Amino acid sequence: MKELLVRLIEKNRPTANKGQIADYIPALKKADPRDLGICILDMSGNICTGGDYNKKFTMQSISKVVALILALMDNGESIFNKVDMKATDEPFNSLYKLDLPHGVKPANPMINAGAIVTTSLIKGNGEEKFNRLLELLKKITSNKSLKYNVEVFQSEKTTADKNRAIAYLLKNKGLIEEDVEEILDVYFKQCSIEVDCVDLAKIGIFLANKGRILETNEKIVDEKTINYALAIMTTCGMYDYSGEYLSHVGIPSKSGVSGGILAVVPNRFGIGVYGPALDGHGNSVAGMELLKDLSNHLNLSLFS
Ligand SMILES: NC(=O)CC[C@H](N)C(=O)O
Repeated sequence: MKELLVRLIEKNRPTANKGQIADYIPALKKADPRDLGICILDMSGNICTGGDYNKKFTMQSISKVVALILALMDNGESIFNKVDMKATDEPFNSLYKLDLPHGVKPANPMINAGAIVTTSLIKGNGEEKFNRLLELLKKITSNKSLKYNVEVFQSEKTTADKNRAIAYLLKNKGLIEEDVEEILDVYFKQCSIEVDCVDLAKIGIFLANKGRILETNEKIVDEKTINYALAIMTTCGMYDYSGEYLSHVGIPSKSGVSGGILAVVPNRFGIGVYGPALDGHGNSVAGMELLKDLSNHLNLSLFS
């Protein structure tokens, strides 16, 4: 496995040339576009890593999976009164449909509008919401030192006109009830939580293991909630590229604009990938190619 990972990383590293680092959040520009790393965890706790697997990056949209899980744990299925679970052909930061006359709720919790809603539905005030999300993540990853990157948080907070517009529209439509700036702060902080590929693989194996911590066998999230998370990752996790990605790679996944991809092979593997050069949809170019090769080699697709 190790040899396979090394070979696939070196094969796919040059594909980063086809992509670009996200620069709409200025602090993300510092990433090295040639970085490519992977970590795979299996259900027996075996770990295999390759390339730049220990480079740190911020979770960005990958945090939306954790916010969804927490919102479901706190409120159950009633969250779907405020956010749908439909695939979308619009970019992750689209807002215009929110202002259509007939009260359209955000398409799904994996795009920005939907994630701002799920974040608002986490119980507690702003500080409590964020702390609960971070604590859940620390437990899932068994990484007590997880924290958010203050520079990335500030950088997004001061440049987030589009997300701010989305959030005020949501408030205007009654889809979020609390103070908009407070919710946005939680959202930017969750996006700024710093992880590496190992942390992502741990989240992956937790989902693959239906909400149980692998080491302790402790069940912390019920199966129904995990099923929702995996289903919505499958249909919406790569934004408006989810259909193509599912055809090529075939497993529930979630990307973020800093270049991370969380991928799950139910009952088998948790996978974390990092490659910061992105395609036009905001997905890691080399990361997706690497996962495609890996899926072909190991028969990972749900349809294989
Ligand atoms: N696609 C993403 O990763 C988006 C997350 C980013 N923080 C944003 O809201 O724009």
